[in-house]
Amino acid sequence: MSPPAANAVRDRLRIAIQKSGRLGDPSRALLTACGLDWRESRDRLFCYGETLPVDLLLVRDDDIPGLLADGVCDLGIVGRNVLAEQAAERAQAGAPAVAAELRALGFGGCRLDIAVPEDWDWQGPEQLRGCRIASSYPQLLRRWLAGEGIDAEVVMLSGSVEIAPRLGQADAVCDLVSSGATLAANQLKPVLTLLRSEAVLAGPVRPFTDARAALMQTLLRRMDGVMRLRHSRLLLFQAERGAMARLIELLPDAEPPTVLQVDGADTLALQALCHGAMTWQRLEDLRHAGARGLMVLPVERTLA
Ligand SMILES: Nc1ncnc2c1ncn2[C@@H]1O[C@H](COP(=O)(O)OP(=O)(O)OP(=O)(O)O)[C@@H](O)[C@H]1O
Ligand SMILES: O=P(O)(O)OC[C@H]1O[C@H](OP(=O)(O)OP(=O)(O)O)[C@H](O)[C@@H]1O
Ligand SMILES: [Mg+2]
Repeated sequence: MSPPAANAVRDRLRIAIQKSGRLGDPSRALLTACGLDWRESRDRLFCYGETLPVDLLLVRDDDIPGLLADGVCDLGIVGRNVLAEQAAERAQAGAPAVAAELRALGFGGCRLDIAVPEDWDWQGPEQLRGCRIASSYPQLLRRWLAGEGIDAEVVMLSGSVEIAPRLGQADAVCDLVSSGATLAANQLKPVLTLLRSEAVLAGPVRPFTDARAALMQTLLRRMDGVMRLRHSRLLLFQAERGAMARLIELLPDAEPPTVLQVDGADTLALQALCHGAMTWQRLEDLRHAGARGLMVLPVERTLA
């Protein structure tokens, strides 16, 4: 691995992803679906790209915006919450933005919420005036408070934020929520959402001018193809000619289907790419309307 160099001209692309944790596996799965694979290094912190000159850096998620800022990596997969917090920190310090959200990736969904003790009679943000609010996202919280014109104290905690009210360290919290189980376990209730987050592909604000430009376009094109088909399935079935129009009505999420004649005149076979969830209920509805030999096939990739 060559030494880090901001603004260096490079002919390989470097992508940082979370080494472990919530985003590690889905990030790797997405890149694998885009046709990338790597020769693992022994410590597995740097993986050398084999099929394309695209290398992986495996890091703590909080380090990804800084690695992008320093030019150590070119792209990163990170929660919008982390990207936005560090962007707010740079803005606060008067530093220019260095990383932009290029794509939302559809996994790692969560919210950055303000939560208060369950026994509070919540009337609105004004109630937070003069309160102590514990958070791992001090910049996003301060920016929101300033926007609302609320003077409150921000208590920075790097983890286990939800316990702060019970320990007397804070009156309310501002933390990530997905199922809500952690809030409930700590007798807290969510009252406001500051940010809706998911994993995003972060990259440079200005386009590359070297070989990385074409590599990034290739990767983005493949990623768009993978994401477009993420919930898509190929549906196959046969039906009598007279039932086909009604069956097609049941597929509003399908691309224009291919319909072929199977034998003689009356049996037709349909093949359609459907973009909505192909649930058991939908299959049963199709069967009820005359479809036979129903098959649902995964779709791996597409190239427009
Ligand atoms: N319930 C959740 N709690 C926290 N983060 C979530 C949740 N659901 C999704 N996420 C997303 O997953 C990201 C990574 O969360 P994780 O808990 O793995 O981070 P971490 O403990 O900071 O990991 P690391 O060791 O890499 O620093 C979060 O920044 C957020 O974008
Ligand atoms: O709404 P829920 O599904 O309960 O998830 C939310 C919790 O998950 C995260 O914590 P994590 O488990 O990563 O531990 P942490 O305290 O180390 O951040 C987050 O900080 C919340 O505490
Ligand atoms: Mg982290």
